Amino acid sequence: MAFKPFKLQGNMEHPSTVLEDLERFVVKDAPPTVYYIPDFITENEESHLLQQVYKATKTKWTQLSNRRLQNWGGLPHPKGMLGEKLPDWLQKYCDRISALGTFGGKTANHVLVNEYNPGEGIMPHEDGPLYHPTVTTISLGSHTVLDFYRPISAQLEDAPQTEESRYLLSLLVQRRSLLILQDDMYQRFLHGIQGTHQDCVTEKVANLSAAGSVPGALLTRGTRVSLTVRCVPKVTRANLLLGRK
Ligand SMILES: O=C(O)CCC(=O)C(=O)O
Ligand SMILES: [Fe+2]
Repeated sequence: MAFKPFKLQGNMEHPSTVLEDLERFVVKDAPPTVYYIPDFITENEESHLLQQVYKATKTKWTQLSNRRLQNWGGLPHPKGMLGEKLPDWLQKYCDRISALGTFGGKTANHVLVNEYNPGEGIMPHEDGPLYHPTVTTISLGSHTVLDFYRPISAQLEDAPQTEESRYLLSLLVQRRSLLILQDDMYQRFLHGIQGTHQDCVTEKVANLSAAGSVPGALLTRGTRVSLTVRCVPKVTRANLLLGRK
C-alpha cells in the first residue's frame, strides 16, 4: 500500500461534522464504536515523538511489572485532577485529536505514555469513569494486538468464565495509527495486550484490511510506545484545593 499520510481538517466549532468525516474509519466488524485511522502521523512525526518521550528524565518513568509509563497532565482523581500544563509536543496532538470531535467538543488534557518491550503487555481492564468515555491511542515504534473481553457476568449456569470464554475480538494496531474507542468498546468491554513476542493474525482481528494484514500473518513485535490521549472533565486548580478563590 502506498504511504499516504492521513489528512483530515478538524474543526472544533463543528465537531459533529468532523465525526461524520471519521465515519469511513469505523471498524464495522466490532461493536460500537471503533475508529481505526492508519498513518495518522508521518514517519517524521513518529521519530520526533519517540525522541521527546526518551528525552524525559528517568524519574518521569514509572516501572511496572510488565511495562513502564509516563503520566502527563496530572493524576486523575474522583475529586478532580490537579491539572498540569502539558508540554507543547503533547498539546499539539491533544488539539489535533480533539479537533476531530472525539471528546464532544472538549479538549484532551491527559496523556499516558506506555512503553512495552517485546514480551510485555497489559492485563485486561476498563479505563473507568474518571475520563470522558473516549480513549484515543497513537502507536509508535511497533504494532500491537489489542484484545477485547466481555465483562465477568453474574451467572446462573455453572460454567466458569475464563479469559478465553470471555474473549470477544482483537484489533491490530499498526505503528503511526490512531485508534479511537467509544461507547460499548469503552464502557462495556475490557481491553488488554498479551505479553508475547509474536502475534499470529487471525480472523478475530476485526480491522484486518484497514490494518493492511491477512489471516495467518506472523508479526514480530518491537518496542512499542503508545500515547493514550484522554480527557479528564473534572479538573481542580491548586487554589481550589487550598480553599482559595
Ligand atoms: O498501550 C495501549 O494501547 C493500551 C494502553 C491502555 O490500555 C491504557 O493506558 O489504559
Ligand atoms: Fe486501557
